Amino acid sequence: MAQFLQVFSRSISASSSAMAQIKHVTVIGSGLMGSGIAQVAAATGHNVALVDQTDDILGKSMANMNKSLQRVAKKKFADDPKGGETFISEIISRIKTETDPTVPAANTDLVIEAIVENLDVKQKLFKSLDEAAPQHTIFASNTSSLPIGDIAASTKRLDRFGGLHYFNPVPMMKLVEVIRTPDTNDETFKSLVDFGKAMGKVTVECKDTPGFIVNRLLVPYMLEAVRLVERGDASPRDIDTAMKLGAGYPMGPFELADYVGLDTTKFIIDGWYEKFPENPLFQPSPLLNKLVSEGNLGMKTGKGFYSHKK
Ligand SMILES: CC(=O)CC(=O)SCCNC(=O)CCNC(=O)[C@H](O)C(C)(C)COP(=O)(O)OP(=O)(O)OC[C@H]1O[C@@H](n2cnc3c(N)ncnc32)[C@H](O)[C@@H]1OP(=O)(O)O
Ligand SMILES: NC(=O)C1=CN([C@@H]2O[C@H](COP(=O)(O)OP(=O)(O)OC[C@H]3O[C@@H](n4cnc5c(N)ncnc54)[C@H](O)[C@@H]3O)[C@@H](O)[C@H]2O)C=CC1
Repeated sequence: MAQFLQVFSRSISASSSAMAQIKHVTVIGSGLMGSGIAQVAAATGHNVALVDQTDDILGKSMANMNKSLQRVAKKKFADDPKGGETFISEIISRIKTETDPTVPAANTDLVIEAIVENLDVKQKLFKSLDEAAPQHTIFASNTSSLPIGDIAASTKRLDRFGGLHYFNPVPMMKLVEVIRTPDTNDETFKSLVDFGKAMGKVTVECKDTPGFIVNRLLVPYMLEAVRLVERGDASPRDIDTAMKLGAGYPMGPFELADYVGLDTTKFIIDGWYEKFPENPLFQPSPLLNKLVSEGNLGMKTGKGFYSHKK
């Protein structure tokens, strides 16, 4: 009986605290996306632990956040530079860095994972976090293309696992896709939606399908642009100009691919091709593969389809 009561009270406290407001957030991976997510979470009043593999990477990430915040402050505090400095330092002071993800996970309401787009690596990470995090902690992945259900399968908290898919650059892009698997419970889903809104984003809901909404449309579009070039039909520059001036896109597909990262774009398409080899939209691209094999990953390395000043 005592054991039953213990389990019963644990399950009540798990579900009621899952509904509690999310205050402490652990963001794992401090690259392009993780740094943006951490920055906006801190800017909206959350306490953030930011995790990456080394202090050196974390130092660069903090410097990038600082640069991004300078851009925000320059507008928000145009006539009050001192106010702008305080604004930045208050946000930065809410972010703590860490190289061992299990340390902050032991005391956090939400984990958002934004590490490399690789299922095995993500599963390994979540398996260790599942042992370290309290019952009430919700897990979310920012994966671009992997099934949330496959990542969640490495844990015993399938009901408290969902997707929070942000867009690059996170401080500017207003959307977050909230993904529920068949196992995600209603409380978790609501907490994730509420958290997205608390970060100032507009949320949309999507089932756990390849690419969710945006990437299912955007990634095949980018790959079709690369195939136009591979066939010799048009140049990257002309395709970008055409899509910006003819379709009103803020960036053309090659500018966007360089911005997203050619490695990430390749991880996405390779994963889909492996699962759905018959889909013509998911075929690999020799040109994309060549650039990635040469280490030309876009803006992050200074060269992709275009050369970029670093
Ligand atoms: C792969 C996935 O899983 C999902 C994805 O993310 S797919 C990619 C989704 N993202 C996109 O499609 C991005 C498309 N591009 C854009 O929307 C715009 O080009 C952009 C917002 C990135 C930049 O805008 P731009 O007009 O081309 O350039 P720029 O003038 O430098 O910036 C515009 C404003 O944004 C601000 N800004 C841009 N990046 C910023 C950042 N990282 N932090 C803070 N502010 C930023 C600038 O300060 C500038 O502000 P003001 O106009 O108020 O002065
Ligand atoms: N680049 C983009 O536009 C978008 C990417 N995503 C997704 O977000 C995730 C991250 O992408 P990016 O930020 O672009 O990648 P990135 O390459 O810029 O950053 C990934 C970071 O994760 C760190 N990392 C790798 N393994 C780790 C581990 N085991 N523990 C801790 N840190 C680890 C790396 O050191 C690196 O700093 C991927 O799943 C990607 O598909 C989602 C939306 C947009």
